[in-house]
Amino acid sequence: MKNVGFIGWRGMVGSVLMQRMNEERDFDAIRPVFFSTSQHGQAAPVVNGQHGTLQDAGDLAALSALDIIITCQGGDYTNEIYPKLRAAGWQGYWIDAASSLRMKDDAIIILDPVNHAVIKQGLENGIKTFVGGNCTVSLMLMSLGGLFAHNLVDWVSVATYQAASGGGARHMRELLVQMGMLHGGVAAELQNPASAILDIERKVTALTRSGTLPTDNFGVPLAGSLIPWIDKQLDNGQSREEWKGQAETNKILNSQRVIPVDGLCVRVGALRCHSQAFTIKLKQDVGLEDIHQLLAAHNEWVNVVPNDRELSMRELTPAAVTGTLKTPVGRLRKLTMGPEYLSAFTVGDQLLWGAAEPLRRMMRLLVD
Ligand SMILES: NC(=O)C1=CN([C@@H]2O[C@H](COP(=O)(O)OP(=O)(O)OC[C@H]3O[C@@H](n4cnc5c(N)ncnc54)[C@H](OP(=O)(O)O)[C@@H]3O)[C@@H](O)[C@H]2O)C=CC1
Ligand SMILES: N[C@@H](CC(=O)OP(=O)(O)O)C(=O)O
Repeated sequence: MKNVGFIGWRGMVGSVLMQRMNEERDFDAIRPVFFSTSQHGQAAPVVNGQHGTLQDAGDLAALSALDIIITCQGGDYTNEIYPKLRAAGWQGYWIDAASSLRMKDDAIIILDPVNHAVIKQGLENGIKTFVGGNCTVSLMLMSLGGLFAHNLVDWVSVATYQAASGGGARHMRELLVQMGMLHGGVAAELQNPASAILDIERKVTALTRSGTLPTDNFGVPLAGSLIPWIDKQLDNGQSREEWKGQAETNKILNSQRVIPVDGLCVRVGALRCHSQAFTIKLKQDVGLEDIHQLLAAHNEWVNVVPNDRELSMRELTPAAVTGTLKTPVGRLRKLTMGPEYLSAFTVGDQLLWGAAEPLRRMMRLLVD
């Protein structure tokens, strides 16, 4: 059995990873060792009845003894520890949720339902570093994989609607506190059906602009609003999140010709599902029925929601998809620009396929 170290297991992404590994009985296949940057010496989580102690996540000797390291601790940890471990000659497999190593030549971005062949080839070539993709990119490819797999995509324009969880646990809390404060400010008026809605709205807007809502994490209020920028600003006017769209998609697919993917990334007040609206330029006019079939056949998690009002409202929303591995795609129709222009809308849980799920599946590829 392989010795597998876990760093970042108690964070938000790490907790989802632990939950999925328990559900799939992944711990039966490995000898887990748990690490912490702040709690070493304390009790490790009990797995299969085994009690252990948390190891020091900065202890290079302890890390070097592992066959596989899975980290959800974040980019700072990766940047500090990974180069030291490799420099010391560690030959194990590094599986990471952070973005730091994604674009390195000796790393593969993992999303096995989409790029299983690329991963297999990488393993045969001796690649030892595997990194989960950006959540919007992974979720797009899970939902639209059928079009890419059949080489039908000329280019993609996207507008995202990204959940608070993408920023981390504190961002989710901040959004919920903002929501609560806004509601609290007008709770009495809402009880009274006779109160004027524009008076209520004015109070809410005044509170939003008052500077009293907590904004340490998002920088500005998100509740009742949105933020049309995610991640750093690049010199070309893109946000770094927007830049990842094309860079990571093409790396995951190992494209021979770069498929342009660009658009606007927007933070909205959803909790943990990212949604995305696409305009897709197809390479040829493919009938909608064929498109439905290609999409649905690509993997077992995508499902095609017919372009119907009721079904879209019921099945194609964060409320419906959160906490599940489903990656539905709907609102499929040919746009008035011409028969090669397709619209699509996708939803997916960014903590599952967007973060934790590809990591545990990569580990299974290594230990099974
Ligand atoms: N949030 C997301 O959607 C995505 C995140 N990622 C990557 O994963 C990394 C981790 O993200 P995320 O899981 O959101 O980070 P968290 O902030 O939830 O957890 C990170 C670490 O914080 C420490 N920590 C301190 N206090 C607590 C506490 N009260 N509860 C839990 N952990 C605590 C833990 O480390 P310790 O035990 O060592 O103290 C934990 O591993 C990111 O930096 C990013 O690189 C990737 C894809 C998506
Ligand atoms: N940046 C994403 C979360 C994510 O996956 O980020 P990264 O590409 O750094 O792993 C968001 O905020 O919604």
